[in-house]
Amino acid sequence: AGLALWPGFLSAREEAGLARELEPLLRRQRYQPQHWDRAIHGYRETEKSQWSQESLAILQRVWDTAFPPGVPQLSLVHVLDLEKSGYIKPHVDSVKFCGCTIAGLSLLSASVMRLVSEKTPEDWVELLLEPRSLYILRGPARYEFTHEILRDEESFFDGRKVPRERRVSVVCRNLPAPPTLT
Ligand SMILES: O=C(O)CCC(=O)C(=O)O
Ligand SMILES: [Fe+2]
Repeated sequence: AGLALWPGFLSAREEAGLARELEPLLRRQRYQPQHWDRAIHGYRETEKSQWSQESLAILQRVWDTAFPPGVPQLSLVHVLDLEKSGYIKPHVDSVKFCGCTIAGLSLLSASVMRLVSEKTPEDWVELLLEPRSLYILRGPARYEFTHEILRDEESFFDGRKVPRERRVSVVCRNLPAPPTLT
């Protein structure tokens, strides 16, 4: 529940266009081995607010597909670049900073995302995130399951190896609802 995956959400042309636009921004940085309080290893990242016309049209499609109408989006889009050996450990995105929906486009390399129930860890599911796919986490998948991106050594889907190469993701989130008074 609360989980959706669109293989081929982007055309090959759209993927190439996004990658071309992001490359110079990402290139400015070195890969970080890990962040002291974060789940991500072997990454570099940026937050982007200015987009080309073509990319804006893609993001609009992501927003129309993933977010309920009228939900305030974060104007900054999160761009995460994982090197071949990079990975993301299990975590739940901060409820303080992110709202009900997380929508991610995957570029360049396939990877496996695993979701595990925090309450009942035997309850889990894996998604094959192919390049050009869009995934959406909402509801229980967003709040009650951790998500992670498997490292190359553990990157299997349905018993098949999914070799990890460099992967870039473009992740859209909305704002959390304002706190309610109690
Ligand atoms: O790269 C992705 O698709 C997910 C990134 C993620 O989980 C995060 O930044 O919190
Ligand atoms: Fe996350």
